[in-house]
Amino acid sequence: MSDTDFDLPSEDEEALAAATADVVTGKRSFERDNDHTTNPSKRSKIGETPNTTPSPNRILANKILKERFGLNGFRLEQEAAITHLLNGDSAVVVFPTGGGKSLCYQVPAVAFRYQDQELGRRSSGQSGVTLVISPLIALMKDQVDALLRRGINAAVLNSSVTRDQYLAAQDDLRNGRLDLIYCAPERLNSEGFIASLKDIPGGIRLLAVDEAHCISEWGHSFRPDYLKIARFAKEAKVERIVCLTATATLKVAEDIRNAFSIPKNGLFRTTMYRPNLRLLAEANSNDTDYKAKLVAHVRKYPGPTIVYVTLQKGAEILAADLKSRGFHAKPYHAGMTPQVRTKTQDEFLASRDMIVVATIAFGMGIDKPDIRSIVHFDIPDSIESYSQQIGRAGRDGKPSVCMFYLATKDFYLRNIFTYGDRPSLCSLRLLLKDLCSPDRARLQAGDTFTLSLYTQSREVDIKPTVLGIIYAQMELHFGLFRAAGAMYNKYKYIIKDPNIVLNDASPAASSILKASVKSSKWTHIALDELANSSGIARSDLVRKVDEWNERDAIQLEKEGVQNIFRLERPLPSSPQEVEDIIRQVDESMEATEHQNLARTRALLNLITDSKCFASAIGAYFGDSSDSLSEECGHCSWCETHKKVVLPDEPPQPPDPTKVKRILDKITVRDDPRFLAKIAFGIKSPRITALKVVQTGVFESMNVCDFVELLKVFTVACDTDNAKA
Ligand SMILES: Nc1ncnc2c1ncn2[C@@H]1O[C@H](COP(=O)(O)OP(=O)(O)OP(=O)(O)O)[C@@H](O)[C@H]1O
Repeated sequence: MSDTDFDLPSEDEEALAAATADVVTGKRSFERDNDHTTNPSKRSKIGETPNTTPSPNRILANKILKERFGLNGFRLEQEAAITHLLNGDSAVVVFPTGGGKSLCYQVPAVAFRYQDQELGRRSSGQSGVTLVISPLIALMKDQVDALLRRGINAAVLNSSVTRDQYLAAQDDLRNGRLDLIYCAPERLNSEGFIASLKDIPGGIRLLAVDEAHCISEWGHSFRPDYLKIARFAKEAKVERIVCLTATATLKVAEDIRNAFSIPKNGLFRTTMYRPNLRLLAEANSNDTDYKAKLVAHVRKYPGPTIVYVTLQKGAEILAADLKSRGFHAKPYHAGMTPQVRTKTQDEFLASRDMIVVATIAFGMGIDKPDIRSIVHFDIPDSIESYSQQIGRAGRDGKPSVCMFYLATKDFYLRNIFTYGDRPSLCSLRLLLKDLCSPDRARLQAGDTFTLSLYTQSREVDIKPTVLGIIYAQMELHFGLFRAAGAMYNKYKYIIKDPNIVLNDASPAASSILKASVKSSKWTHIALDELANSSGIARSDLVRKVDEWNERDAIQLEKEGVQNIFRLERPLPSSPQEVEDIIRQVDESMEATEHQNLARTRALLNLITDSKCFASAIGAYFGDSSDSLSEECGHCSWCETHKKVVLPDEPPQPPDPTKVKRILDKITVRDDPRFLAKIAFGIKSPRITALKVVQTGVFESMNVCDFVELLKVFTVACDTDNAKA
């Protein structure tokens, strides 16, 4: 999954920090430490009435559900989880897609004020806040808008809001006016943001971690920033935590519990089984006309449909094809502009016949009740992804069909992603050499350094997402440094109102104007250098250009995100220590690679086994409910009692002529994995930089086994290097 699938922002933390400097350094108006020892909700547990009489917290939860959310009753485990949280305990909530996880933190978020009033323990404005961490920016905004419509005070703190909205939210937060705030996990990389959370009157009553499976290295979409959430929860002394996910095996749920020290009785899970979903699968040979099959399928099962494909280009081609055949079809993927994506999503939400051909970027958080069909045109990466995606069908409880087309070629495609993620040893060495360069080696604990992960990714040939994981390892596993924020290092502007800009007599303004370099259209300003040479704080310079921009006196553009890190200890200098880090990182990358290959294999095994699909999925997630003990009666296995058989189309052995062509065209001999990636068709920053795709050898051996290719190119490199 790419970063863009999650709509990740990049922001100038320094600009925000400058704008909110007074917030961060402001007085604490509430003695939160005292509050922790006298947690009122904890105490209310003592007064609870056992057995049949509903506890005060249960009554409160139901009252809020009706009065503030306009709903009549809780679903399944919602009430138990919410009461548990209101009792002051932490919880892990595993409900399937659309199971109603959001209410599990929204109801408590509203309830704290009521609880405080009833117990009379906290004065008004001291009820604290619920902090929701979610990777889905678009979803956060939708949720906040819905809460505001219900008169519940909530705000988003991310790049989707304007600077003014951000400042207003900070002000509301500081003055205890908000019940909920939403942010992305990356925000916890900002020292300024974390500092601002320390000043919330009443503190963080509840920390809600959405998509919590991302915290587990066993989860299907591990995100290193999630590991920092547990550390943050401890340091910020949050009162209680709720971790929410739709897909957690028993092992992943245990990982989540362990990360946040949540006891076993804090786990609330409901069955994954969806009786209205018909799960079909069909395996065919590689040369089958899948388009014809898809067309027949969507004709047979009309209604809102999502067709999942792996590649962005594939989504475009298939959507165009369906459109040309008269279907109301559109593509959706992370490579499209946010405006086009929003338009397509809105159109789909309102439509009764639309087909969206999408990569995984589509569907997360979509709350459309009447999706009638989900088609997997390519193979998803895991049982988790498959269940999450089919879970989007039939939320209204009406019969819906999920069709899974399987072909051997899909595995090559899937493996491209898995093999492509693992950096070569050569790349890891380059990374450590760059990171521990002599100028940084002089730095001491507490010092900061900046670098652009984007630039480094290209220089060391490691994908940005993977580089992010390695940096998190350096931070959490090796304790080398902490991410401290991000900032832009290049600013450029066009003066729109010379009166304001040229007559600004402030020291920051005159320094900026003096140091500005004009090119044909833009005027450029190197803020870091100016801060060093002028002695004016960088934050003052940032504040000045932002001020001009807000007064519409200039048109401003910022570029070149730099990541800031604060050292926990000096960077390693001995070759032994550096080599040790490289070895450990490589081992963990190898383990991830094997795990991801096994995950896809597990999905294939599940679909081609002689078992009911629904029961097998339930068993995979450790679902022990009675409804799964028998056959579901409406999956391919239950309907036919015949196995789905994938035709045996083994990979071809590497062709020596093609190997020679690659070695003739590409002179690189320091990295066999790089050559194997070229043969297999895996793009990487170095492959793009060397324009390999244009040489005609890229992807020339995509029907081979990657491991076999790696062996062949390792021998070739060793032989050539021995000769040299
Ligand atoms: N107790 C309830 N009564 C009626 N409707 C409910 C109840 N709980 C949740 N819902 C509705 O169900 C829908 C899905 O809820 P929600 O978005 O919280 O699901 P979710 O578990 O977060 O799903 P996803 O995994 O897709 O994010 C929403 O429209 C919500 O309003």
